[in-house]
Amino acid sequence: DEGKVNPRSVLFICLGNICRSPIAEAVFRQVVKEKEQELYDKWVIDSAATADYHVGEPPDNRAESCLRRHGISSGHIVRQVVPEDFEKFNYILGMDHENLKNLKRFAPKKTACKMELLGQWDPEHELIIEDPYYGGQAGFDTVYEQCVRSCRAFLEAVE
Ligand SMILES: N#Cc1ccccc1-c1cc(NCCCN2CCCCC2)c2ccccc2n1
Repeated sequence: DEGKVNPRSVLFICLGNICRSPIAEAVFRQVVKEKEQELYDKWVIDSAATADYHVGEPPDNRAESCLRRHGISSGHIVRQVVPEDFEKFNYILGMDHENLKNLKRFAPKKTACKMELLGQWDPEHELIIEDPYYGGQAGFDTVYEQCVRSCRAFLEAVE
């Protein structure tokens, strides 16, 4: 029934949905697929922006090239968070505290959705996944490594 949220559903968010959250989404898809194909078919995985700066565009080319270097393609098109997301996703995972603050502006008064930092699952305890927008390729590689560590630990924790 439409009242229950699929426990295997996660929305990754960041400011523009062109750098961090598309990488997190693509990495998590890969992590779930690597674990088990049937499991992948049960998961609902997506990413979105808190801001509307780049709606309708593909991810930043630095994010795309980072993923490609690891054999992963994104295929995502930027969209902004909508109130329905809070009924659809069991988890909405942000990259920094500003993401979570901005996320809450879209949230209905009552929701069971868990709004948390993706980095809370990082075994190396790098809690914040910093915005690499004004930096170079190295910043994107750091985002990628943090996402791999955190997505692996998140899947183990919720499966
Ligand atoms: N804002 C900030 C900020 C602060 C610190 C570090 C990075 C950023 C930063 C800046 C961006 N676009 C430039 C400003 C956009 N304009 C702001 C005023 C309204 C019209 C649009 C980003 C775009 C996509 C993804 C991440 C971004 N991150």
